[in-house]
Amino acid sequence: MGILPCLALVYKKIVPLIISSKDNNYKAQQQIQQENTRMALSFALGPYSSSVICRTTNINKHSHAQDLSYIRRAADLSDKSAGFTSPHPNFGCVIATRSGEVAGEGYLYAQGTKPAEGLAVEAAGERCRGATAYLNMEPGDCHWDHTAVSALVQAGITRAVVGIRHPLQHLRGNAIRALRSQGLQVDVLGEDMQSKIVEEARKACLLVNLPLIYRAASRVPFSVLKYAMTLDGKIAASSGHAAWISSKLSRNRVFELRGRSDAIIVGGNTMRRDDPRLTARHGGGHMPIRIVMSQTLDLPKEANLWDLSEVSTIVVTQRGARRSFQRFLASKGVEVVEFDILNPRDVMEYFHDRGYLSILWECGGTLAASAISSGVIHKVFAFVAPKIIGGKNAPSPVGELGMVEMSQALDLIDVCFEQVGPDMLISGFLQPIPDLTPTIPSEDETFAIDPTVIPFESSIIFFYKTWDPYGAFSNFSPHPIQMPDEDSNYATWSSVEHYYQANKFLGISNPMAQDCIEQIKLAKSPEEAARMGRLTQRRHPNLVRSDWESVKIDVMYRALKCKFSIYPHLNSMLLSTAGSVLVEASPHDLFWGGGRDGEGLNYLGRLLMQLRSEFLGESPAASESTCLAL
Ligand SMILES: NC(=O)C1=CN([C@@H]2O[C@H](COP(=O)(O)OP(=O)(O)OC[C@H]3O[C@@H](n4cnc5c(N)ncnc54)[C@H](OP(=O)(O)O)[C@@H]3O)[C@@H](O)[C@H]2O)C=CC1
Ligand SMILES: Nc1c(N[C@@H]2O[C@H](COP(=O)(O)O)[C@@H](O)[C@H]2O)[nH]c(=O)[nH]c1=O
Repeated sequence: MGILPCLALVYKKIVPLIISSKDNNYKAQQQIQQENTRMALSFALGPYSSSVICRTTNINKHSHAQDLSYIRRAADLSDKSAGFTSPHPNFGCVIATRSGEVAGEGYLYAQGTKPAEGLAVEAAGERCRGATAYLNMEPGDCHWDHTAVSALVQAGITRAVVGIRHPLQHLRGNAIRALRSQGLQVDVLGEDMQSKIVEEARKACLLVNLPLIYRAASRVPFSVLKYAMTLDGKIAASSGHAAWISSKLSRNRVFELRGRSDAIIVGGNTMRRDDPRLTARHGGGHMPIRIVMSQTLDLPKEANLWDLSEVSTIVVTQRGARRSFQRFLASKGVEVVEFDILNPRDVMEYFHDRGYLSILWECGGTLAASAISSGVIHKVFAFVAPKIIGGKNAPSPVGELGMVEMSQALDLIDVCFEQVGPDMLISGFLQPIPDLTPTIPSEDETFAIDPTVIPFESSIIFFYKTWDPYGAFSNFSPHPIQMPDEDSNYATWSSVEHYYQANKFLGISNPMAQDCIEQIKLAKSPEEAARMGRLTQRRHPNLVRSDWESVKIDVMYRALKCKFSIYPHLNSMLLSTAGSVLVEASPHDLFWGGGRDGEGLNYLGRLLMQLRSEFLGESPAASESTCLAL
């Protein structure tokens, strides 16, 4: 998915408004405020534009604008529970009758409460019959109880418009498939409806669930670095005094940001210097946990953060640091977590595993630099106050990053400018919004290999180690095959891997190559065969046949074809996966495997799908079987 740079929109929409604020026109001021609030809520939604491509037949241009306005409405609704649903997504649902009237609405309030779809259906009652449901995001059927899907189906909804597919891979596509199988027409933005304005509405849906999307892709909580600085780039005076740089209005915005986060994090120094409270004080709402990162644990005994009457505090530190102080903290009820090496990535991975969805970093420049360097910061909110404090040693928002040339500077993506009282809030992403299209490479391509696979709709079966549920698909599985050699004499190979590795050295006249083939054939395990083959290839590249790169896929194909032809139970297992994408989940092998994040080419999975398709008679055989039954 391409990211629409909001900078252009910003210049078009915000700058003229800011200029108009210079005169005393009250209406213009109000307009600015309304526009800025809207911008704040929706971050970067652009104006509607014209050309529209609909892949579905019965959506016309007229209803299209209505579809998009209701999907945005569903996104806005879903955002009402930001902070409360964590770590679950924000879900909103709008039900509109055939004549285009809103019949019911709902949003998921918190984990375990009634789904948005259920609430909307209840509100709409009988008016659901033949109506369209607008969902900012595909429901996630975590417990396999189909609650959201059943609510829509039983109420008589006939069409659903979905903003984005579920960000979690194991849930992605399930509800859409279930709705379609129940006869509903499901239109997914960006797939069944495409245009610039569809992309903008889709982006609104992405934005309300950004924390989940980033968390799913990066395996750390969505992390936002927020700071307030003077116009001359200082976050405190040289003395360390920092209260206050930004205006009250800006600080109220910070309370809102805190209310959307699971935790606020500061470094030991900010705690020592500011004695912060780090609470969300915007009137009700969610209260985030406070986290202090301190290596030395040289922290004061009297501190606001040790007052747990409103919310708890966690101190993360270096293993073994100041045991007596740790005991003191424990006596106060403060949780202490020790790390072998205290660094932002390990800390973030730890909080990810504890289920945290989003974290607001309100630290000084020292920890901010360390967090940016470790790649855990996704977004930046910088409040710039029109003040100058000066001071050679006054701290700045980001410490040492080790960069020496301006060309190394990190460019923010999707930058937004917003005036908050006298201050300017500049926000932008340090990392692009992760793509929600399937992570397995080229699913369209997979469809070409195996027509039983439907792009976007297919479930994914991962296999890797032979003891895994589909481990027999691995070329390391202990299933001997008989394959012909150059003289058409059949030889037995203990596994596909044995045969594959030995083929690297086939046809080379050097006796070392012949010897290597024999050794691989005798290898006691597929792992040993792989080790021998790889080592010889690395140490003696001259022993590898010159055409290896161009024939290796065919070598593997023939070996797999033999394996899945001669073992009926393996053949049945392969055929039982029809319709699913097969992926070798190797995190290391980016050619045969799918890689850690779906970046691998997955050739082993592709060959298996190709074979499956051939066995099912869906595709012609790439080559005749040359193996012998054992
Ligand atoms: N205007 C604003 O928005 C803000 C201003 N400030 C101001 O900034 C100043 C403090 O800045 P700064 O000293 O940079 O404070 P930090 O919040 O960055 O704290 C730095 C401390 O974090 C701890 N730490 C733990 N792990 C790491 C790590 N891996 N890398 C780096 N630090 C780690 C250490 O604590 P320890 O020494 O305990 O081991 C370190 O000394 C104060 O004057 C404060 O008022 C602070 C926040 C926001
Ligand atoms: N000085 C400064 C900020 N500083 C941040 O706010 C923390 C204090 O929070 P609290 O004790 O809850 O009010 C402080 O430790 C630091 O992290 N924030 C801002 O929005 N604007 C400002 O000018």
